[in-house]
Amino acid sequence: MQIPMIHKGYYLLCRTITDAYISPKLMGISTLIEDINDEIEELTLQNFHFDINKTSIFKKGALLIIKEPYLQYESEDKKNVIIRVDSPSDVVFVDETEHDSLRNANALCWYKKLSISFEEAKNIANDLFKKCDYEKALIYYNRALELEPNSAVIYLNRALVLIGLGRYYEAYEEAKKAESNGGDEEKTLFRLGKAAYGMRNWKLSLEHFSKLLTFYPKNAAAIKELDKIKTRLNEAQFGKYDLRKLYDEAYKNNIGYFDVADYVGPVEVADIPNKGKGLVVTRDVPRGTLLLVSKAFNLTYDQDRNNSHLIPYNMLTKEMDTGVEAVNILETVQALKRNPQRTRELYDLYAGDCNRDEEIPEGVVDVGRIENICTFNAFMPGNMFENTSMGIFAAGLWVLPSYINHSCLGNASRVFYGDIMMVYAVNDLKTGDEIMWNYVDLNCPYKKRVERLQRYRFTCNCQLCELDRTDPHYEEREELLQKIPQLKTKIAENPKKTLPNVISLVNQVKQTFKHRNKLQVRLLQVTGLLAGVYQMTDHLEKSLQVQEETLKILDEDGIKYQYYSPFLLMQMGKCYEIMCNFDMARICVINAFERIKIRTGIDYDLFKRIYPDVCNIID
Ligand SMILES: C[S@@+](CC[C@H](N)C(=O)[O-])C[C@H]1O[C@@H](n2cnc3c(N)ncnc32)[C@H](O)[C@@H]1O
Repeated sequence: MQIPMIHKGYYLLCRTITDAYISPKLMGISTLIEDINDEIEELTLQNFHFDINKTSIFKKGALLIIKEPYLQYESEDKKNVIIRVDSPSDVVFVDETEHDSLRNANALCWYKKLSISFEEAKNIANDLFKKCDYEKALIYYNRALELEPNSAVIYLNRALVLIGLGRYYEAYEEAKKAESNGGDEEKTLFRLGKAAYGMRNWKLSLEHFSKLLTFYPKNAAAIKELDKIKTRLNEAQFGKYDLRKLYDEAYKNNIGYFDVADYVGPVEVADIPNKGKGLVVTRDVPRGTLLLVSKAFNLTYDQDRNNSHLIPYNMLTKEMDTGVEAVNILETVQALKRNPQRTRELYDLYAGDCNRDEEIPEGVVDVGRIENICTFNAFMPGNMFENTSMGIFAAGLWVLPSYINHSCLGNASRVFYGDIMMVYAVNDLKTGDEIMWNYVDLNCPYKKRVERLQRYRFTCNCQLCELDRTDPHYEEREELLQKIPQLKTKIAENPKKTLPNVISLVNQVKQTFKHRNKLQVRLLQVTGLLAGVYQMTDHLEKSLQVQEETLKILDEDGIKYQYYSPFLLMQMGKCYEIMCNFDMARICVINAFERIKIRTGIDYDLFKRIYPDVCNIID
């Protein structure tokens, strides 16, 4: 038996005396346990929902080792105490047939002599595997291995089961053991290649499949795998992706997990004064350059989760998370539990007060730390091809993009295709420039931005924040903007009658910007409204005038390629078309395409596919 590192060395060996009760509300499991002295306690395991629910290893009679057990009062009256476990790596399942381990723990009374033969154990495991009960199959393969420790077949089968469980690093080790025990060469090489592919080590995977095909050139499955690897290597080396395919699949259902490689372009992690770490460019790059592509370490979609009653209290922010954010934390824990070899990569991310240089004992998955990491680094992906954040409700963790710091006036954009994030430069950048983007909505008033950034524990010092902070007309302006919701209701009732009020509001807001001709972002709130009312009341020319004005506000560095301007240009294109000014319509649409291309890297064919109506104007 192998017990991964124990924090301080205390552990409790116990046996479940009931079948586990699985509580979707608490994302946990509770059961009664007894120790070796027949003392009974209640045990709750938090964050165990996903893997355990699918398996039967928690049946009555299971032997467990609990590392660093601690007691917690179950209710306010402090009558009942429970043993509570928060991190899945703090529980180790013990096989009742492991004589030496149980003897060492003074628990030989729980030892059960193995009464099945190697063949029987192997056959049971194979049957379980066929039924996709991988966890349990693993237990029986372990039993078989105890009887025949050099059985290459069992190592090979274990590798297969582990691949099925997504535990790729362990699968690779198993396949290696099969190799050293003289396992079937074709199968061994295939499993080594598959496991390496799961580890996203494309070169290693290529090595195994190439070798396999040298000896067994007719292996059709290996030929397929080799093709896939070549595509991955091309993606990783040149950043070449089939965007059309990704777009079609990701936005069909607003959901998707994709088999593509990461791409690390001209970027590197660096120390940034007063910000911890950050991402900088390693050479001069023009706007529109693809900087990096990253597959989510984990991504949770709201529609995927089955825990509608979750209580998502965040211990760090002391606020309620959304359900999907809470499940993202738990799924990240589970993903790490499957491949603890990736712990370092994740623990290097900013986690508030946690020291990121801390030594991490192998195999330890610390839920508290992962909660911190997710709180500071998780993204809620959106559809960057629409002028709305509707449609996708998800939360996920992407490792390299997590190093990007905030600026309200960012110089990079992100595009999501399911669990794939692509990052583009939207300004020309010089070697060593820091890549930044906005953590909050640019349209938020200054004070709201400050409030939202408090979650991340810093104050933004970008040019917009400096201007807003010292702007003597800030309060007056925000007070005026408070009238918008009421005006919107009136517009819906009678646009014509409300038009003068909207014009008056625009003029008043403009007055508050009289002393400041830079970054008049908040003016967009009312110019957009006015353009809309002009359109509703058939004053197309005037609407266009206001839209031109709005575009000028957006044409400043730092906001030019923020998400709004291409949609404004498309809207203008449509207005010009109605007015039969096709030349201007064309210019607007081409301009919209140029801006979207810089932010997302799409070509005109894909642009046409996404915005067919707009493209009809110019084709
Ligand atoms: C997603 S992480 C970004 C990478 C992080 N700086 C690091 O060291 O790994 C978010 C954290 O970075 C820091 N940060 C981001 N933008 C910042 C800024 N403009 N000024 C100061 N700190 C910033 C804050 O500590 C924030 O909670």
